[in-house]
Amino acid sequence: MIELSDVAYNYGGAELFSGLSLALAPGSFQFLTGPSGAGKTTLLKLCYGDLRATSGVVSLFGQNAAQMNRDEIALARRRIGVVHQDCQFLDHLPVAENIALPLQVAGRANEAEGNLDELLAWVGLSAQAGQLPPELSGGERQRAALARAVITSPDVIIADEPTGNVDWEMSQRLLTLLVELNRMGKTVLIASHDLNLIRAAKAQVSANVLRLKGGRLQAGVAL
Ligand SMILES: Nc1ncnc2c1ncn2[C@@H]1O[C@H](COP(=O)(O)OP(=O)(O)OP(=O)(O)O)[C@@H](O)[C@H]1O
Repeated sequence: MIELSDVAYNYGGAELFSGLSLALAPGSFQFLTGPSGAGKTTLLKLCYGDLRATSGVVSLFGQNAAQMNRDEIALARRRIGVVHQDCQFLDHLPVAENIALPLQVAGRANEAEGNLDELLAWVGLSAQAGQLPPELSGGERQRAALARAVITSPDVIIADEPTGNVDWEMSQRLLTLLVELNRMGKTVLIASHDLNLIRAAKAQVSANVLRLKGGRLQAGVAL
């Protein structure tokens, strides 16, 4: 679905990583781990077409991202649900409207009615639907961000530290939601520092662990 082949990236200075290859096969569940600053967020951004590789090929659903125009990238992006590290809500809009926003952007606002109630219940936020994002707890924000990422029923879920700043119980709950999505056939890639969470996931799902360190990506990491 998404493939990186011999990819390098730099922000204008020294190379952050190079010779990096990665395939997100349909239905796979993968974790990306590695030290702070190694480039995990950058790698995720390459996977969802937010950044262009300095060299190498990024392929989004069979198309070379470097040869795609803005509209084509936007269309590919609609097949990817992203949970950002900092959630990125519009603070003046109620939680339910924030979650429904991707449907509006995709011109599918008419699908919101049934979907939204179901999704709010799934993430346990039915009672918070009318609240503003700043009124939510950390765990509630993370669950709202996950609901927003999946409302369009994307093929791929990419989550950047989706359990950052929440306690163990809440991170388990978020993990369960991500595992459920994978069981529904979604391809999942999660960047996480939390090795206990990754171990817990491996007990529930066949997950590959990637480690990005010193500009190199190692696959099949044993914990
Ligand atoms: N827009 C940018 N411009 C310049 N440098 C950047 C930019 N974004 C990130 N960097 C640098 O690139 C490196 C990798 O950042 P990135 O956020 O990808 O790492 P990370 O592994 O996700 O870190 P963390 O685990 O702390 O979130 C860091 O040194 C960071 O300062």
